[in-house]
Amino acid sequence: MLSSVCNKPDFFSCFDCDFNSVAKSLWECFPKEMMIVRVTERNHYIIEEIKHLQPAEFSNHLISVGKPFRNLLPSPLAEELIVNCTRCVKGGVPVNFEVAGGCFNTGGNQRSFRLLLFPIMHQPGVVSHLLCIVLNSDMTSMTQIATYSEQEVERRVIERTAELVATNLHLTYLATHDGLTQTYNRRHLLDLANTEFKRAARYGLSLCVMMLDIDHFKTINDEQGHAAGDHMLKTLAHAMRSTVRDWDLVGRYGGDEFIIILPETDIQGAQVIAERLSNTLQSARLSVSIGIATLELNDRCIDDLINRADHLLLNAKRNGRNRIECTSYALTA
Ligand SMILES: Nc1nc2c(ncn2[C@@H]2O[C@H](COP(=O)(O)OP(=O)(O)OP(=O)(O)O)[C@@H](O)[C@H]2O)c(=O)[nH]1
Repeated sequence: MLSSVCNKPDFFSCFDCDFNSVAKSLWECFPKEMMIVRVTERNHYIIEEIKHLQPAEFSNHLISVGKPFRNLLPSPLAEELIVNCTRCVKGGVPVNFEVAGGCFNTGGNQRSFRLLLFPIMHQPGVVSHLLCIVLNSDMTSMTQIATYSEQEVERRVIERTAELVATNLHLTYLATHDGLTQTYNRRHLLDLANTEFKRAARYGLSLCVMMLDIDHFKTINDEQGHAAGDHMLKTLAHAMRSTVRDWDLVGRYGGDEFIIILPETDIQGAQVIAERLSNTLQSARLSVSIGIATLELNDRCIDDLINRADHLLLNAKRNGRNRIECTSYALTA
């Protein structure tokens, strides 16, 4: 086989690294004579693919797919070629060198040229193939390749960084949100709530904690099934988020119990929000009991407010459900 133009992605994609990506782009897009050379276990080099060759220069039985790469040049240039291949394999970096006054091993045509060897890795630090590009001796081609390679690496780095940022954001979201309702999960809610507590205590701001629980949720699950129950939890979450302000914190405390942290909100303001929420939910035929606690002078941490809100929620349940209970007095929804 004397001539072949092929794109073999498996050379390049077996291990995802920037060199492989650059080598792949060069192989696919660069209009140069190129070869892919396989590095064997004993550090022999075998031609595996040939692209854009000049048949006049290569058309001999020594240079073709499956033949040793060293056949490309006559001795002693062949030895120099192998030394440079080994440098590329060991260093894992591109190597370029001038074949001064050399000729391809066609038994004739003298031609000065440069060879650029580009490592292709199949795992970190292990070079399995070399991309060999034949360049005219002038530096224009080298500069083109260098510029192209730099731009390609830069493009890949930007692409990778964007991918990493997106993945990190997604992972952070998963780690901080409840999968069913997309509200904050308990741990993250408590972290944020603690920060709000410290801020309110430090600057003397008002702060309310609202705890709510769906009435007779077990019966809904038992009678209508868990899918209906799940749907109800999502409806509640949506209603909570659209009732409160953007900077209020909505989180799932566990099961059908939710907490809303209302920074810079006094007890009257919290009651108004609770009533609005209750009314919205009633139109969705959903009833909830709500307990609201407000920051007091002796409070030491957010748990003090949460415990009071929990206690008030229990009172709302005991007093008949579908109710809002606050620190000072009770409201019937
Ligand atoms: N569908 C669904 N059900 C859940 C989920 N998490 C917890 N539950 C159920 O929620 C119910 C919680 O019921 P409780 O709050 O203890 O009691 P209740 O029936 O709501 O009664 P009251 O709160 O006293 O009105 C249990 O049946 C749980 O199995 C969930 O993610 N999806």
